[in-house]
Amino acid sequence: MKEGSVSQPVSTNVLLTADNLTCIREERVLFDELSFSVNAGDIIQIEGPNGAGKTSLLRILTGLSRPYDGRVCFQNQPIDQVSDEFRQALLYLGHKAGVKPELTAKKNLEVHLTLNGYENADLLAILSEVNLSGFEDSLAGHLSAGQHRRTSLARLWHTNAKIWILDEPFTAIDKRGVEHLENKFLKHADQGGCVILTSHQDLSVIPAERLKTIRLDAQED
Ligand SMILES: Nc1ncnc2c1ncn2[C@@H]1O[C@H](COP(=O)(O)OP(=O)(O)OP(=O)(O)O)[C@@H](O)[C@H]1O
Repeated sequence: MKEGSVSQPVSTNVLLTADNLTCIREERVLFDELSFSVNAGDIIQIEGPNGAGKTSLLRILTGLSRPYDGRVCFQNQPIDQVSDEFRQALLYLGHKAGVKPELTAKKNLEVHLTLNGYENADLLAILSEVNLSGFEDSLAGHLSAGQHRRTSLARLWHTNAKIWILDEPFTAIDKRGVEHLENKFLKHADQGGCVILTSHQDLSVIPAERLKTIRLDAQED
């Protein structure tokens, strides 16, 4: 270090930073100069009415969409400069569950895990975590809406990703399933991960003091 220079404290806790994000769709400003940080241990719920821009925000945070203005950083580096590290740290489940209807529940999980470099996973044990025991060999296209969603959510039980970005994870999930998921989120956050999710429902397991909320407003005509 040069004499006289001062080392900057680097917070290793910051996983993701939204820095002055502006998003415009069809000439509507969905959000403007939105900034927030996501730390290890955070559980963040993005709230807002239909069309407010929640999915748009999540897609920008993942790097799938670009903001009109502003940037997203992973551990203080712009995500496009650390894309390999960021991809490894990220698990994104979009609101269209990303499940292939022509494959079985087990095959869907296996394909996802293989593509993400996970080997020798106990597929049956993972599927049992999401209450799909007995449905492992059913075609995903023949599963109920909740079981279909569970096939996608099973990925949360076998991942090293620290940053979970989940669009409407509770859609079609029954009450006990939602509670199981909330406990999973708490455990993940307690182990140094973070969860950013959208949901139209109030959460019942995650204590209010553990939940941070980002509210997007309705768009006016
Ligand atoms: N790629 C796109 N091109 C044009 N308009 C878009 C695009 N993506 C989203 N929009 C528009 O942006 C607005 C916000 O959409 P978004 O899906 O982000 O809302 P949301 O808050 O997630 O809504 P919901 O609660 O209904 O899921 C909508 O009016 C939508 O039509």
